[in-house]
Amino acid sequence: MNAQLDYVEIRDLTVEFDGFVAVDSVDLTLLQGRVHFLIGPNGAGKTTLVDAVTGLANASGLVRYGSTDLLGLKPHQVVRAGVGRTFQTATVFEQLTVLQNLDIAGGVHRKARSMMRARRGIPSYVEEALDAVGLVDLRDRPAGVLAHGQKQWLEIGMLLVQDAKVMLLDEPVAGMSAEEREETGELLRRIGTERTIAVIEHDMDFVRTFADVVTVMHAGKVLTEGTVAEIQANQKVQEVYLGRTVEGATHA
Ligand SMILES: Nc1ncnc2c1ncn2[C@@H]1O[C@H](COP(=O)(O)OP(=O)(O)OP(=O)(O)O)[C@@H](O)[C@H]1O
Repeated sequence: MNAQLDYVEIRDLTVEFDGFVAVDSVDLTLLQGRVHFLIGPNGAGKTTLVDAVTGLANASGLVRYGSTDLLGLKPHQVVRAGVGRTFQTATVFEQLTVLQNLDIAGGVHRKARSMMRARRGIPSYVEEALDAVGLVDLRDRPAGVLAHGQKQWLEIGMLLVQDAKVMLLDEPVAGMSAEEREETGELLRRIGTERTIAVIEHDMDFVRTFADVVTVMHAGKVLTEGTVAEIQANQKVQEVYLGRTVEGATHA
């Protein structure tokens, strides 16, 4: 099969807040099959970029996915276009079970999917998502009792049942144990083969282990892009991170 690769094309993306340019003429291409990391010091504009792509921040420029320009769409329309995201703080329904959370997330495409329901009552795509994110044994637990890492996996599971072909994840491993981070990285690798995945991350060990490509942002702009090795050897990147360290030390 010669399936055509999916990609998200971002051109000249700019977000301004009352004259402050948080994202400044960013060009970025996210390709299916590569786990793409967005890194950069605090305030670099990473989350704002994802907000702009997902309809949560007004922006100018172009964000094309397939034949759709995502800019100007409402958040729910972006989801319907196949683009999903997670937040730094998990946004699951705490009182509802894992299964109910997944079922609600699946409502986005309910009509098309009701035809595929399994006989036992749990839709096959929900079963697949539970399995993919390793929450089968916890499916009847209220989401509120899940550990932090498990909530992040549930959110990723919710993106799977939404059939998100593009996933934008905001610091998914923050607060996770080393083992949970490893499992999350493996999960991203598995689901990333058929999807377009971009991950905002500060944990450089995680980035080093799981990144296929890294884009470094600084002060709203793309500073550089490359493999982990290229990024680590880049003088400008070292200066940006050194600057932050020195500044942090000064304020400590
Ligand atoms: N709604 C807003 N109104 C005004 N300024 C904002 C708003 N949202 C973000 N900013 C500013 O835009 C800049 C970029 O913020 P953003 O959260 O995108 O950075 P980031 O790279 O994601 O940082 P972090 O790694 O700390 O999450 C920051 O200076 C922030 O204060």
